[in-house]
Amino acid sequence: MKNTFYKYQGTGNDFVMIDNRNGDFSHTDSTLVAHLCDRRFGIGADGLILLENDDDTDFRMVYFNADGNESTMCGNGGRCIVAFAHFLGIVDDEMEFMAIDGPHKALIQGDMVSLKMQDVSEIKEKSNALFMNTGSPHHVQMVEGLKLYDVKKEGARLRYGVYGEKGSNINFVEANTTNGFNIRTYERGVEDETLSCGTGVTAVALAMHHLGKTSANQIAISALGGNLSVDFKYNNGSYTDIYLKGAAKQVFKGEMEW
Ligand SMILES: N[C@@H](CCC[C@H](N)C(=O)O)C(=O)O
Repeated sequence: MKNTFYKYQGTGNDFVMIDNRNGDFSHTDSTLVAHLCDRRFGIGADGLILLENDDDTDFRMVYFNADGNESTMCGNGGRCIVAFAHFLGIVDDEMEFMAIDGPHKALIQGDMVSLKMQDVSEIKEKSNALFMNTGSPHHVQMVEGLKLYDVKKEGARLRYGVYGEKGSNINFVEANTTNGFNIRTYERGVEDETLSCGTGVTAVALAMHHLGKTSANQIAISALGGNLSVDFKYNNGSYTDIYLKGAAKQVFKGEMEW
């Protein structure tokens, strides 16, 4: 039987998007999810997202990494599902949806999506890095020569060597000349560098503020796939009202047998 899917991307972090309000797509078929995300034998994506009904909010987001496993929050995927829900006519410009880490408010204006992230009150300081949870776990490390940095090799080494089986996403960052920061991320569950990671961008913005690299509370972050901004309130070690903002776009609609 042919099934309809959509492809979305948020600053180059790409997702297969499926309207699963009828509940037909199983949450436990990791082989199928990995197949659909495969760039040679499937549709190709960093992850797969199901849009489902939710009793308390406008809709529910269920996120799977490209390896087929359901995972924690995806910031770019969250921005993309906002665009998808808007496209389907489920919501107007302002909405609230449920994800694995709790409810998220969001606003869409044209291609631009602003997504409220969960508050962050704990940032762990390591010898040469910070670690925090912005919905997903993130290691943030400043490096020199980010452009030529071996993100895949170093990311994999830290992801397995320091964070064990459960792992972490690994972000490398350096300041740029426009008062912002450049980021490159190794993503857990994709097990490779992706062009952008929304929860990683959020973690980097908070980390740069925490380290005193900037005193701004609106921070521009440049990923390989495009630009994002993060704004927040800071009070006594806690970050609240965190918004991740950037473009989210539909790439194509397709049909496939599965
Ligand atoms: N692409 C993401 C993060 C997705 C989750 C991550 N791979 C994990 O399993 O922790 C984003 O945009 O936040």
